[in-house]
Amino acid sequence: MRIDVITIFPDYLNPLREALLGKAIERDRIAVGVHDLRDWTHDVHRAVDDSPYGGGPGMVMKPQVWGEALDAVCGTGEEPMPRLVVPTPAGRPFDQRTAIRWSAEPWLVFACGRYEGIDQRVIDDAATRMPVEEVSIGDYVLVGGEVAALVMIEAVARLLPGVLGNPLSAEQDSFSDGLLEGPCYTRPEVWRGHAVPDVLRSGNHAAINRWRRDQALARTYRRRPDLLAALPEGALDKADRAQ
Ligand SMILES: N#Cc1c(-c2ccc3ccn(Cc4ccc(CN5CCCCC5)cc4)c3c2)n[nH]c1N
Repeated sequence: MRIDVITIFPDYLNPLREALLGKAIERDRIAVGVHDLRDWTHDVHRAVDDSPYGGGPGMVMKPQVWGEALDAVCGTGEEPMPRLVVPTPAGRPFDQRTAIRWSAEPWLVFACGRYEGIDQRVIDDAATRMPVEEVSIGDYVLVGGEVAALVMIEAVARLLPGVLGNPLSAEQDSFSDGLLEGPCYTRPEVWRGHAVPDVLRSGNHAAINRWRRDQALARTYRRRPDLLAALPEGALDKADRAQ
């Protein structure tokens, strides 16, 4: 997979070069390009924003600069074109299903806005040449799209072959079966008077799996009842329903 990020703060994306993701890039599992939007300005002030039509707070990012940047990074219509991802508080919710869907894409480009956002015509124009998704990582307000891009890139990249040390981990994620995962434990057996649940040391794998499923159901019921309600028909077996 190739991932490009366009931003006025390229250094914000430095964490991509760390740890597992950094190793995946070194091993060419993922190709990452980070581009400074100001490289496509032509004035001495390298201006990327202007006042909003219709008034309102803050500034809006100029369409001309973004248009040239997207043409340069994405191309102008010849195949292959990337999927353009635009983080925005007004976007569709980003979730694990989206991460899984995007992990099958050969090329993603993230357009990271600042100020009050990017002139809408940039997104509308790009959508005439490539698939565009305006997405939000949650119902809270950030200052720009870079942190959201980092979140989404990590969620997608960890699903790619050869990125995670243990591929099973991604398959057993929270949400992979529609539930939150239960608690996890490691040595020592007792720590500050808190003991590891006996079942986890029993060696009885059927009992362990049942206990973990029960813990996941209970935690999901307490913290995210919406996920339980969204489970497909038949997702809960008789033992689950006895919980
Ligand atoms: N993903 C994601 C995000 C973002 C996100 C993503 C990308 C950008 C680019 C710029 N900002 C800042 C900003 C902040 C507030 C507002 C809303 N307006 C405020 C003034 C009155 C009208 C409405 C717009 C733009 C961004 C924020 N925030 N939260 C998420 N989950």
